Amino acid sequence: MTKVRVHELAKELDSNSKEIIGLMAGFGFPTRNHMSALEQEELDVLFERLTQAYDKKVPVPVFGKQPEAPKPAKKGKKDKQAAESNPNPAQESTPAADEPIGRKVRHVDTRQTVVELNKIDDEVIEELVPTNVSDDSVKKQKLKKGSKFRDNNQMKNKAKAQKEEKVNKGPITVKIPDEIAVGELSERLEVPATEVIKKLMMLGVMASISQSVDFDTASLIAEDFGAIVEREIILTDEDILFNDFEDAPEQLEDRSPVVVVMGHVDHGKTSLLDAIRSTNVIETEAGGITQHIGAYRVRVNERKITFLDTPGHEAFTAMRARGAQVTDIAILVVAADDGIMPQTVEAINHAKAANVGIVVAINKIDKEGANPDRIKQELTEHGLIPEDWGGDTICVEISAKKRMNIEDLLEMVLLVADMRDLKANPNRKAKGTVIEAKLDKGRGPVASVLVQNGTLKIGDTVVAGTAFGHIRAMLDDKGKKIKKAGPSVPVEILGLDEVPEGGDEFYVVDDERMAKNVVEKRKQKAKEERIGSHNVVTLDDFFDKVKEGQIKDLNIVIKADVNGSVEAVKQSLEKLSNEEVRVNVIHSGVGAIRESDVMLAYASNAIIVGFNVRPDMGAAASAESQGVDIRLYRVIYTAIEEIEAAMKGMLEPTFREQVTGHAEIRQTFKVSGVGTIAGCYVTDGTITRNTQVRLVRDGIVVHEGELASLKRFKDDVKEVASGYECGLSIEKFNDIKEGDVVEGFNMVEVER
Ligand SMILES: Nc1nc2c(ncn2[C@@H]2O[C@H](COP(=O)(O)OP(=O)(O)OP(=O)(O)O)[C@@H](O)[C@H]2O)c(=O)[nH]1
Repeated sequence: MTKVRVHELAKELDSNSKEIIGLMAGFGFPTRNHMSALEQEELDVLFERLTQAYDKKVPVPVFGKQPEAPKPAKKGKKDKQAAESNPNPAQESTPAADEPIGRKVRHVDTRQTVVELNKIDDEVIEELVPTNVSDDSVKKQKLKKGSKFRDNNQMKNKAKAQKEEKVNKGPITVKIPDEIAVGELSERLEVPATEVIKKLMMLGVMASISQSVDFDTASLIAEDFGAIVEREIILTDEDILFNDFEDAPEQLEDRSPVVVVMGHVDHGKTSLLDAIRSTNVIETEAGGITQHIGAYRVRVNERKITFLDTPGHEAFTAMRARGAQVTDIAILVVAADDGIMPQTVEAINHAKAANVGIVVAINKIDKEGANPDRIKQELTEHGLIPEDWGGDTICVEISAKKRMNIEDLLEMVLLVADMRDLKANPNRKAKGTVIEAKLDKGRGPVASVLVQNGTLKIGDTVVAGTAFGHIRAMLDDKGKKIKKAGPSVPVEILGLDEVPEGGDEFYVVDDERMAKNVVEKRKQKAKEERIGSHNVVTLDDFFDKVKEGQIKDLNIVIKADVNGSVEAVKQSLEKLSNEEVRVNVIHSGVGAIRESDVMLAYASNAIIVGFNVRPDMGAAASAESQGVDIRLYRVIYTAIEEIEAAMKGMLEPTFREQVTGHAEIRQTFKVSGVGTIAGCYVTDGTITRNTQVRLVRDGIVVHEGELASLKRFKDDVKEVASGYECGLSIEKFNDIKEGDVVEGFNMVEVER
C-alpha cells in the first residue's frame, strides 16, 4: 500500500503540514512531523474530517443553535482577498446569532424557461449566487485533478464509503420554501415520509404525505432530524420579469390621491363628479374636450387629485375583488334631505373593508328640509364620528347642483391625503391598474390605466393581465397625446394585442420573450381557473385554514329579513370570537342577498349568512361561480351552533339543501274548502311534487313547507319543467300573492 506522508496530504488538500499536524494532535494522535507517514486509522479520521469541511455549506443557525463553523481547508486567492478586506473572516460565513430563522436564499426558478441573468439586477444575482460556491468547486476540482488518491483504489473506495456514511449520518442542509408537501420534505430530509408524519403528529399537526405544511412547521421537523434549514424563495418568471422591488425611502416622491365617489342612489354622486370636473378641470393648451377615460384629474391650489369616473361601490369592490387597490380616499355622498340609506351603509363598509380614507360630503344642503345634523347623528351610528363632534371623520356640507363648497371638499380630500402620506417613485418602470378597456373599431384594443408607480412612456413594452404590447400612443383625460405619465396619472393606452380586464395589473417589462411566455402561462392558468374552483373561505374549510395559519378572522356578511334579527345575529356571532379566531361582521343589512354582497364577500374573503332571506338570481349565480359560501338559516340558534362548530373544526357531516327550481306566481284563486291555488310559470329547473318548497317575496322567505298539489291543466303531475305553466297549492298555507316565487329544494347529505 502506498504510504502517504503528512506534507503530501497537505499538498493534496491545498492545506499545510502544520494544519494537518494540528488536526492530528486535536484527535489525540502521537506528535508527528511533516515527513511522517500516516497510518490508515489516522488517514481515515483526517479524511472524514476534511471531506466534511469541503462538503459542508455555510452553516446556518436553526432556532438560535450555532453549528460548528467549518474550518477552511484551503486558502484560495479569493479567500485571501476577502480576508484582507474583512479583518474577521469568521463573521463572513457565520451568520449573526440574531438572524431570523433560516437564512433567505434566493433561487431562480429555472424549471420553466431559460433564465437570462443579464435581465436580473446585479443585486439579485449577488443574492442568487451563494458566496461559497466558487470555493467549493475549486476544492472539488483539486481533489479530482492529478490526485495521488485517484490512483489509490483503496482510498477512493474509502472516500466513497465515507461520503455515503455522511449522507446517512451527517447534518444535511435542506432548503424549505414557504410551503412544502410532507412527501417532498421527507425526500429533502432523506428520511421516510412516515417518520416525518410521526413527528408532525407529535407537534399536533395531522398531515398526509400529499398535504403541505408551512415553513415554520417544516423547519421544526427538519431541525428535529438534525438538518440545517435554509429558506428557499422560488423566483418565478413573473417575479423576475416584473421585478417588483420596494423603493428606498429617498427615491419616493409625493403623489396625488386617487379618489372614488360613493353613496346611495340619487344622493348626487354623478352631479358631484360633474361639478368637480367642470370647475376644476386642468386646462390644456389646445383647450381639449374632456374625454371619458375612466378617470380624470383636477387641480386644487396647485395640487392635483385623480377622480375615478365610475361612482358607486360596485365597480370599486369589483376591482378590489380582482386584487387591485387603486383608491386612496372615498368621498361618501349623503343627501341631507334623505339621510343614511342602505347603499350608504354598504359604501361605508366597502370603504372600511378596503381601508381607504373617508370624507363625507353632505349634499343637497340647498334643499328645503336639509338637515346636516341629523346626517352627522346617523353617521355616528355607523362608526363615523364627525370632526366637530370630537371624532376624526371630516364632513363637508355641499350642494353639487349649486356648486357650493366644492372647493372646501377638495381641500379636505387633500388634507386626508396628506395624512395618508401618499408616495411613489417616478424614476422606475411603470406599474399600475387597468381601470377599463374596450375594443375600438379603428384603434384596436384601448385600455385606460392608472399609473401607480414609476413613469409610463411611449414605446414601453407592457403586460396587462393576459394582454401584451408596445405602447403606440398615450392620451390623457383631455384626449391630448402625451409622451409619458407618472404616478397617479390616468391615461389611455394604445398598442395592446387584446383587451385586458378592468382591475388587471399592468407592468412595463424589459424582456419581451419572457413577457410573452408569462402571458401564455397566464392564459393557460385563466383557462384552468375557469374550469377549477376558487380559493375563497367556506365554513367547511375554515378550520383547516385557521390551523394552517392562513387566516385568523372569520369575516361575515349578514343579511336578514328584519332589522331586529340583523342586530341579534351580529351580536351573537361577534361574541363567538376567541383567542384564535376573531369573528368580524363586515357588513349587515336587511333584504335579499344581492350581487354586491357576494362581491364584498369575495373581495374580503367572507362568508354570507342569511336569515329568512334568499339570494337573488344574480347573487346566486355569482356566488356559485366565485365559490362564495352562502349559509341560509331560519333560526339564529342553528347559525350560531354551526359557526361555532366550524370554528372548532367540528362541523358535523351535514345535510345541505339543493335548489331544484323556481316558479313565479302569475295568478291566485281562492277555492273554498281547498285554499289558495296559484297559477305559476316555472322559470328555471323543475318543480317536483314531493320536494320541499319555500315561498319567497322580495327576497324574503315568507313560508317553508310542502306542496299540497301540483297540476298541469286538470291533471296531477309529478314534475313540471322550466318554461311550462302549472297550478300549485301549498300545504296549510294560503297567503300566496302574485309575484311571489316558489323555490323547490331537496336536502342532500354533504360529504366532508
Ligand atoms: N337640490 C339639489 N339637487 C341635487 C343636488 N345634487 C344632485 N341633485 C339632484 O339629485 C338627483 C340625483 O343626482 P345624481 O347625481 O344623478 O345622483 P347619483 O347618486 O349619481 O344617482 P345614481 O347615479 O342613480 O346612483 C338629480 O336630479 C340631481 O339634479 C344638490 O346639491 N341639490
